[in-house]
Amino acid sequence: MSKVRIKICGLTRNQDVQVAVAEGADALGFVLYAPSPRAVTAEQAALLIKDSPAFVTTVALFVNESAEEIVRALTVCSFDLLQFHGDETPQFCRQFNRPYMKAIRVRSAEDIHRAVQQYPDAKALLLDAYVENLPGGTGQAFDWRLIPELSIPWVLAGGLNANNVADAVNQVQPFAVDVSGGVEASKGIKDRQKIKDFISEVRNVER
Ligand SMILES: O=C(O)c1ccccc1NCC(=O)[C@H](O)[C@H](O)COP(=O)(O)O
Repeated sequence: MSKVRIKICGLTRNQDVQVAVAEGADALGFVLYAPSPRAVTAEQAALLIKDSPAFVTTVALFVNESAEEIVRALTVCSFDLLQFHGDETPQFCRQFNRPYMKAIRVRSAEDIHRAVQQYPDAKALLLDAYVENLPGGTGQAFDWRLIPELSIPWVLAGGLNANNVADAVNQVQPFAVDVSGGVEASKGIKDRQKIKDFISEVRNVER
């Protein structure tokens, strides 16, 4: 099995960034969506990733944000990858000349097929749970059996934790996994041991 990439999302503290990097996370996610309890500003994210090493991808996450604010955020913090969690069109997503992921809140296999057609230039689709009125970070898993064979890279998200991620990787072989709530002590406050356990579970599956 090829290496499954790991994204730790919703980082708000420097100590948690350091743990994620030290444990081998491949990507660090920062929620630039003010209503989220994990929200950080671009200025805060810039400080959090100032010392992160090369070859660890930094991801800025938006929900129906204005293009002007995204451009401003990118002048403040040069994120490697954008992640759109709202109703953003492909035209909107690609205007920033940055690689992007489009998050899809899955209710059916058709949701996924439609997104594959609609976002052909996305670096990956991030398949997440659908929860009414919550764009992401729900802590809820969706029915992984809905996921069809996909020809493009895709990220599994939604309710993952150290207890279920090995099953998830074995069942659906995602390109990457994404976790927020499953490695937290409380919203936005990551738990060192949960991060270690989560990453260890993924790495053990690959052996
Ligand atoms: O994490 C949030 O608070 C959040 C808020 C609004 C939109 C997206 C959000 N998170 C995006 C992510 O990539 C999460 O890691 C993903 O939804 C999985 O979250 P969880 O189910 O808590 O692992």
